[in-house]
Amino acid sequence: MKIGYLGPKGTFSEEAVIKYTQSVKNCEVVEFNTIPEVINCISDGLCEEAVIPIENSIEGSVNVAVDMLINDANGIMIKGEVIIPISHCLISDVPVEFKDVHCILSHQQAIAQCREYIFKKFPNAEVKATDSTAQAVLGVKSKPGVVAIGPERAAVIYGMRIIDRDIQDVKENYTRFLVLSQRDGVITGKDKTSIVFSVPNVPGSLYNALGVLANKEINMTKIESRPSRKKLGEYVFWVDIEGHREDEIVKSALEELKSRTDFLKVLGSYPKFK
Ligand SMILES: O=C(O)C(=O)C[C@]1(C(=O)O)C=C[C@@H](O)C=C1
Repeated sequence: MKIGYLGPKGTFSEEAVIKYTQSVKNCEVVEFNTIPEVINCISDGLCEEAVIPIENSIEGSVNVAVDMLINDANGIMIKGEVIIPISHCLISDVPVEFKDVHCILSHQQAIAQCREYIFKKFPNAEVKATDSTAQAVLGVKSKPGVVAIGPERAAVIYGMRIIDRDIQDVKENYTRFLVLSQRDGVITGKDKTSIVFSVPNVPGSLYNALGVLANKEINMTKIESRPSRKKLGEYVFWVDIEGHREDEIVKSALEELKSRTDFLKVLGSYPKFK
């Protein structure tokens, strides 16, 4: 089985894929250059599964992943989740003093997680976004004064120097990744279900929809709104709940929700990460 992830080697996504595949037999991992390419690798027939970052404890959602799952990725379901700690390093090819750093490269999520650090230490440096943190580390090769923000593992793999460590704005930093496939997970008894829906633009409609969960005592573990992309001020809600979509109580809640929403999509049920 082939599993797609955001490469090249050394990304945090690779760390997540390594963690996930500890429990998967006979698999081969396949690198892609961008998060959309990773998400599309299943419908493009290149991989059976894919691992993508979805949210971070400092910066919040990885919007490109959230929006593609809401709007584009039909036929793709969530079958698992993986959470890993994220520690960012400042990485350079050659020894460099902070005052000589004029350009910082990294993935935009990593840049956002180190925003205060960058502002404090390098107020005048140019900050450039790359497709991944490992791509940023490759980009500093033979470039004095250009540094990358990324994982220690990437610095080791590509033989670069670590100039500073643990530079994220909040030390305790975690990113949650989703495992995508054509099918979601089977019932394990400790599951979650992700759904997205929109409600009519009338008073009380979100309250009404969430009331279904409250009445059935179904615990909600996440709610997030994203622009509907149709009209300013219109939103789609992403909600994670406890339970599997095949559990009787969740099944009946989803049925009822259908009648209280304009649009409802079940993204999948999967075991909670332990
Ligand atoms: O660039 C990487 O190393 C990634 O795996 C992407 C990504 C992300 O998009 O959230 C993954 C984890 C960290 O939060 C920072 C970057």
